[in-house]
Amino acid sequence: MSTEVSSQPLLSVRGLSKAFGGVLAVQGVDFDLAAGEMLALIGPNGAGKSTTFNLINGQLRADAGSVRLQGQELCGLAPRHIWRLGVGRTFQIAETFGSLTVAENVQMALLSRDRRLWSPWRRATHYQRAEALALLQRVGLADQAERPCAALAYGDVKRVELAMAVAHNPCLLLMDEPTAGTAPGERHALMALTRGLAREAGMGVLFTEHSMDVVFGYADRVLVLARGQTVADGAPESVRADARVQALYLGRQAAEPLKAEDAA
Ligand SMILES: Nc1ncnc2c1ncn2[C@@H]1O[C@H](COP(=O)(O)OP(=O)(O)OP(=O)(O)O)[C@@H](O)[C@H]1O
Repeated sequence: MSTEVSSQPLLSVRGLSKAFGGVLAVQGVDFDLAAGEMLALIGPNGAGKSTTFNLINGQLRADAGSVRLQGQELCGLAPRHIWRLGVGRTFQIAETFGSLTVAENVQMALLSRDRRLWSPWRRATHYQRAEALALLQRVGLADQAERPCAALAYGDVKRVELAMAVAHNPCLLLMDEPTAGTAPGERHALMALTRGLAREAGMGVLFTEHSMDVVFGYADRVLVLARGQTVADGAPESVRADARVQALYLGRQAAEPLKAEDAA
């Protein structure tokens, strides 16, 4: 079943702030994210993107502000609790078990979802195999199920990571530079796949990305941070044309358009 981008916010971030000593890493950031929406969080190095992610998933505690998921406050909750509430994450360098097969990796994620990681089911080989294979089918890896993860091309490892991340059916997925280290063809296939999963499941996706062709090709909305503050938040075309964003990226004049291939 396909779900379009909803008009109701799935995630509402208000006044989010975090300082490290004298460094104001995130300062009063506000944004909403709808179910099924792909929101790119971009900005130069040190803009506060990772800090924002870590505040949302509970790895860091906010100094001020609020992060509400479907109305529930996440600030102050432990990362595991936030994960249980439906916030998944993928990493810049994919985190998979290289010595396990592709299917076993997904089965490990299913064990974790079902709180059985430390039970006799710990040997993943036979656990919820049909469900694991269905997830692999969805990410286009059914024919690789029995291969060790370490033998896969990196773009396929990223697909395994995606299958693992959606195994617990998150309503919000945080993706830290999802296409880092992948070839251009793989990059587009991976983002098209992610967008399909987001639309089908009504899953909101917040992703950081340095590749502007990915940002402008796949984001429904773009949020630009600089020095911890919001510079722009809107549809890709309006953000691309925004004079402050132009100035931030390479110091261009507003009349000179930001090109898809520009890197952050
Ligand atoms: N644990 C920390 N201790 C001290 N300062 C930190 C810490 N984490 C981040 N900072 C600082 O906070 C600011 C924002 O950093 P952050 O990593 O969130 O930026 P970013 O946009 O993710 O950058 P990049 O694109 O380089 O990953 C930077 O000035 C950074 O040096």
